[in-house]
Amino acid sequence: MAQIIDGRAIAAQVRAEVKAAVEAWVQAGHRPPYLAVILVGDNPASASYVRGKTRAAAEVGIASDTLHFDPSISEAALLAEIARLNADENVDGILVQLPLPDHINPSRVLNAIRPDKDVDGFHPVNAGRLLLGEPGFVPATPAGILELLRRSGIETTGKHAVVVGRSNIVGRPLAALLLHRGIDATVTVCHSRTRNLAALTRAADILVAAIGRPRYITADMVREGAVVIDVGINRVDDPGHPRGYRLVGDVDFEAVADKASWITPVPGGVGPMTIALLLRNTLHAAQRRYPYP
Ligand SMILES: NC(=O)C1=CN([C@@H]2O[C@H](COP(=O)(O)OP(=O)(O)OC[C@H]3O[C@@H](n4cnc5c(N)ncnc54)[C@H](OP(=O)(O)O)[C@@H]3O)[C@@H](O)[C@H]2O)C=CC1
Ligand SMILES: Nc1nc(=O)c2c([nH]1)NC[C@@H]1CN(c3ccc(C(=O)N[C@@H](CCC(=O)O)C(=O)O)cc3)C=[N+]21
Repeated sequence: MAQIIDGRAIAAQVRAEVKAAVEAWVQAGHRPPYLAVILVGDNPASASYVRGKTRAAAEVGIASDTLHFDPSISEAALLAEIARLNADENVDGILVQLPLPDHINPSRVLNAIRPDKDVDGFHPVNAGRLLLGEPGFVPATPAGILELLRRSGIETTGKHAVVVGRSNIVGRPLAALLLHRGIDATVTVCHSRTRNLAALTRAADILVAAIGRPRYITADMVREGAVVIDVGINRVDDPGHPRGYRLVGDVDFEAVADKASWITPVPGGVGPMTIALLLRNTLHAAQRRYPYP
């Protein structure tokens, strides 16, 4: 049976560190860090993530507002809003919650955010810096995964990391991060056109699933003793649950846990780390520091 990587506990530790650093920053005479969150439309999952982020910010002393727009807002109006936040000296971080409505081009919006306020790390400048190994903002989910490995004492040097998923917000930046000097994994990236996925996942010392398909990674796809990181957040109907659904990951948790050496649960794994690392990025934005993990 695998050891469970407790993302809630590790995220609480990161948040406590951010909280202490925010207190010291304010003690030194600065105003508290400020995060502006843009939410367009009323996707219930997005609204709930945004509430989670702003609540966690308040708990560590980071001020924030959610700017909530009607789904009919034009792209031009949204860009004008970002220009205003870019120019506002009291705004340290800007986060545009994804997905956006279909009539808005997400790259045009993300590219409009000043790179030094881009706490999500989605701007091409920060993506490029990550690829080159230069200091910049690292997307919170990949940064959180690295922090989970590091704080669990899991060695990455020379290990074969297999990342399933190549999205701009998880798979690609995580692959870039795992390749960095000092982390030194050997990285394979898989996607929906990958042939013989199971043969590749079985070769993984560290397997990361960022697919968006409930329980897609089954025990036969996992090597005995592998470290398994489950990024997936999938809502599945569950009439027995008060909300009518529950969350499951991309990994068939019970069966895979019998083979893995370490595994992250869903919920309580990567998700809470994403929020904690967003807070750390916001602190660094206020301090004009752009380290990478
Ligand atoms: N815990 C957290 O903090 C976060 C969780 N998530 C969750 O992680 C999951 C992935 O998110 P995200 O990266 O944004 O999703 P995307 O839908 O953007 O990307 C999914 C990736 O999985 C690949 N894929 C899909 N089906 C298969 C398949 N059958 N075999 C192999 N690869 C496949 C896709 O391939 P292709 O490129 O070829 O289409 C794509 O690269 C979701 O469940 C999401 O909710 C996301 C962000 C943060
Ligand atoms: N601009 C932008 N930045 C993001 O970082 C971003 C985004 N858009 N769009 C959506 C995805 C998804 N995401 C999650 C964050 C926290 C949890 C999280 O806290 N999950 C809890 C469960 C929460 C619950 O119960 O619903 C857990 O896994 O334990 C999950 C998913 C950030 N994303």
